[in-house]
Amino acid sequence: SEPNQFCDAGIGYDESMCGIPSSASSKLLIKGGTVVNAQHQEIADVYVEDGIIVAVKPNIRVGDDVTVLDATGKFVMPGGIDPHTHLDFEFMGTETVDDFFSGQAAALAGGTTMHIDFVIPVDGSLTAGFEAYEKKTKKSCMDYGFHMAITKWDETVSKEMELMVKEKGINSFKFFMAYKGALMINDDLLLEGFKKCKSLGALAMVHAENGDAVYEGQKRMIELGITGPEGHALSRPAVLEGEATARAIRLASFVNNPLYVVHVMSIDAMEEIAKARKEGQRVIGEPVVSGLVLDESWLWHPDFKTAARYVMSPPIRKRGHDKALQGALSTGVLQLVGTDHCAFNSTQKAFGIDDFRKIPNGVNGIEERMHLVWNTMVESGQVSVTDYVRLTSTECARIFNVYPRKGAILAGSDADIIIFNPNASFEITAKSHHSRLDANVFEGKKGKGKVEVTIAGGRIVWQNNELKVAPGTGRYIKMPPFSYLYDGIEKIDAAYLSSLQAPVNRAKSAS
Ligand SMILES: NC(=O)NCCC(=O)O
Ligand SMILES: [Zn+2]
Ligand SMILES: [Zn+2]
Repeated sequence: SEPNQFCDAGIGYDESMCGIPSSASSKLLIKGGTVVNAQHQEIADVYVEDGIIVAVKPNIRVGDDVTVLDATGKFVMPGGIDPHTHLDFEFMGTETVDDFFSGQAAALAGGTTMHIDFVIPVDGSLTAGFEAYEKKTKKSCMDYGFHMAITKWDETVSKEMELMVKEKGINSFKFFMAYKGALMINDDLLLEGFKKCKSLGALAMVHAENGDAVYEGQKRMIELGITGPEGHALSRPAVLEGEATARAIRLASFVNNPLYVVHVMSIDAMEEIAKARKEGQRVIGEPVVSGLVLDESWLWHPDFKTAARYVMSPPIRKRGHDKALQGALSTGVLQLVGTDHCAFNSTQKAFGIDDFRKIPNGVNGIEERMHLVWNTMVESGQVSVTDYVRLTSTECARIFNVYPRKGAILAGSDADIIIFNPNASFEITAKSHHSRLDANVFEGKKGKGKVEVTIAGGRIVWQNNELKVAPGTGRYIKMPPFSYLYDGIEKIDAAYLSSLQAPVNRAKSAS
């Protein structure tokens, strides 16, 4: 038979399961489901035309030209938004196996309809990095946005940040406090970067680990003859994550700009965030699904191939950190869940067979996040269904300033929707996943709840366990600066300035 032009031969699923996605101009009616937004849930129909939600209300009547999906007894929720992914990422001497087609196809099969990936500058150049990622994303089959890493500092970078925000639709910049000799920056750059972010209304993000101390810890392990994956955990303990988180928080407070801490993996980091938030500081904490449901014991597995799969940074921590992060998510200390999907297969992980420092860092999650968060947080009773929507979609849209276009089932929002059956079940296996990875760190995990239908931009892309995706159908979503996190910042600045001025004035008038 004719090869299916809409399937990528390299992708890890049967080509016969792919098809042509239904046209974006088709009309859809989702009938009788419980529509869930972050604030409210109600039984209603959802009517979609040309990729946009047109109406949300009970008993919508339509003509014969409309595709009707029955959602009785099921939840109709905004598609997931993953705030943290690395597709087609060149890192540690290799490149992730998932690109902007296979990674997104996997995401859609798991109910995620938008993700935000990290553009890495080329030799420090933001413009060159942006252009490189524009090429990588040509094959996209779902909507995506960009954060951008800042890896060096000079006048050109400062001007390029302005260009990225004002013209290219980027409203967040990531600073790596780890990966010494590669992506890592120092406190001097962190301060300059924070100040620039603030002037642009962009969100500063940090990978918070003390990179100098990690480097020292790694040397120690090698000197002790500890070369296996357990050395990864031993060389970068939670205290180094806590220290860097605290430092970034204090520097952000000094500049008075909002801060986003990516992949919060430890109690140590989480408690720093809790403390700062209690004092009124605007700090967002993002746990990732691997940190919420896995523990460090995998890194001690006697089989290198198995253990190496779990190497990511900061490391997956000892049992107890996972539960504490779940608790922090349920009580509002942490605000949204990402994945840090960064897929390296067994051959790539084997680069570090004799030295854990050479194991490419990263685990999967883009396809599994929605199911695992449901099972871990909702099925266990820790959060409500509306909270689930907030944690997996709405809060991300708000933080990155694309709400309510994204993250909501409202008239006028993009038709990025999932139909979720709370009475069905899921099971994760590398055999059935859609990533190009040859293994899955969540292998064998099963639970209740299943994404039965994914609609992205008005197209049914996942139904009856079949993907219908086409390269080139995903859109770049520009994200404007000055999200709600910036509301009132200037008033706090003014109060701070007058608090500095007052004692100076008093001293002057007393003299
Ligand atoms: N996290 C990880 O191990 N790999 C991806 C790069 C990063 O986010 O630090
Ligand atoms: Zn990171
Ligand atoms: Zn990452």
